[in-house]
Amino acid sequence: MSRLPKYIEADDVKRILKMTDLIPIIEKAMGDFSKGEDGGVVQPVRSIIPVEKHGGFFGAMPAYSENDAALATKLVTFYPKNAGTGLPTHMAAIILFEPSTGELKSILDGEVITSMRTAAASAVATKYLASENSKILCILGSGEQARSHYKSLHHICNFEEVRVWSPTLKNAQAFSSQLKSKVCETAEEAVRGADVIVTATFAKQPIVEWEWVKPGAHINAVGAVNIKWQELSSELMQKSVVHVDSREAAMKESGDVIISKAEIFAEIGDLVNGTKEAQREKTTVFKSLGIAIEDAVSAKLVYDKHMENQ
Ligand SMILES: NC(=O)c1ccc[n+]([C@@H]2O[C@H](COP(=O)([O-])OP(=O)(O)OC[C@H]3O[C@@H](n4cnc5c(N)ncnc54)[C@H](O)[C@@H]3O)[C@@H](O)[C@H]2O)c1
Ligand SMILES: O=C(O)[C@@H]1CCCCN1
Repeated sequence: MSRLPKYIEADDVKRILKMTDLIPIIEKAMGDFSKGEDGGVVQPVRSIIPVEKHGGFFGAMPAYSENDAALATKLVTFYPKNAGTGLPTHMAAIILFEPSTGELKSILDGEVITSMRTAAASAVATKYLASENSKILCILGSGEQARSHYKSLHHICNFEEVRVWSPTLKNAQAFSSQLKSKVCETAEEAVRGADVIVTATFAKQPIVEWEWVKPGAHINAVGAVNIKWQELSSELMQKSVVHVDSREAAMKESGDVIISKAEIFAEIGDLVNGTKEAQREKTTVFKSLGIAIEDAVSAKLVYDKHMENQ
């Protein structure tokens, strides 16, 4: 290759990427993904390898969307033990190719995209599954995903109250001083009566119980990306209508699904495509794991907008 690829750094991604643009493209990508080959998407379940000696994980996430002309792979590390050290717990780069020629187009920072596209996917799930009159948002966790979910979900519902809980009180207080919300001392206090609940933590054991959850509430469960970890109790998973981003990935990666043996009702893309009906009135869970197609279409969007301004 004769030219160096363009590098798009985090500040530029942050400046270019707007939630209002992202939510619809993630919705379309989730729909295309769930159509399988008919949706023009090729995406294997990602490879995750443990870096056991250092308590970390490394993931490779390739995907191709014919409809969006997006061919990319995300390389991501997640190191829960980085919490509090000044280093992020998730770090990533996205490598974008030109599908018609195979040419390397760009390398993009992947942290901002990971943060925003995950929250955008939850926004799509919430759009289909939360009750129309949702007023109370509960966020468990106060890190990167908690913050991006606060922002994305305000595009879907007119919340009158936001509650935040985190195992370290001062982290919840810092969140609340930046994003208008009420700090709760326990997860139970935050969850009871909430219409929409987000779990965005590194919990390995359940932090939400069925009996705390208001009937008809919608839960976006974003953490516990490991077959041995759970954020939601098995009872909660079994009694809720469970949705995932990818059935195949959930059966391979999600402790919440595998340990509880809960039935998966649908992928969010099935709701987008209208092949499954959204049951808004029931208690619903979106067990999000993150799928590579979300990164590929987000990276393509950022790249195209960046090049328009060159
Ligand atoms: N589904 C997806 O697409 C996707 C994408 C990115 C991250 N994630 C996952 O979302 C979760 C949050 O990621 P993040 O980027 O916000 O991380 P972060 O490090 O910024 O925040 C993690 C939060 O978890 C809390 N926490 C840590 N241990 C806990 C425990 N035992 N019980 C309860 N809370 C605990 C911390 O206090 C902090 O508030 C992680 O599990 C991460 O792997 C999912
Ligand atoms: O989809 C993602 O990008 C992340 C990678 C780390 C684990 C959780 N999911």
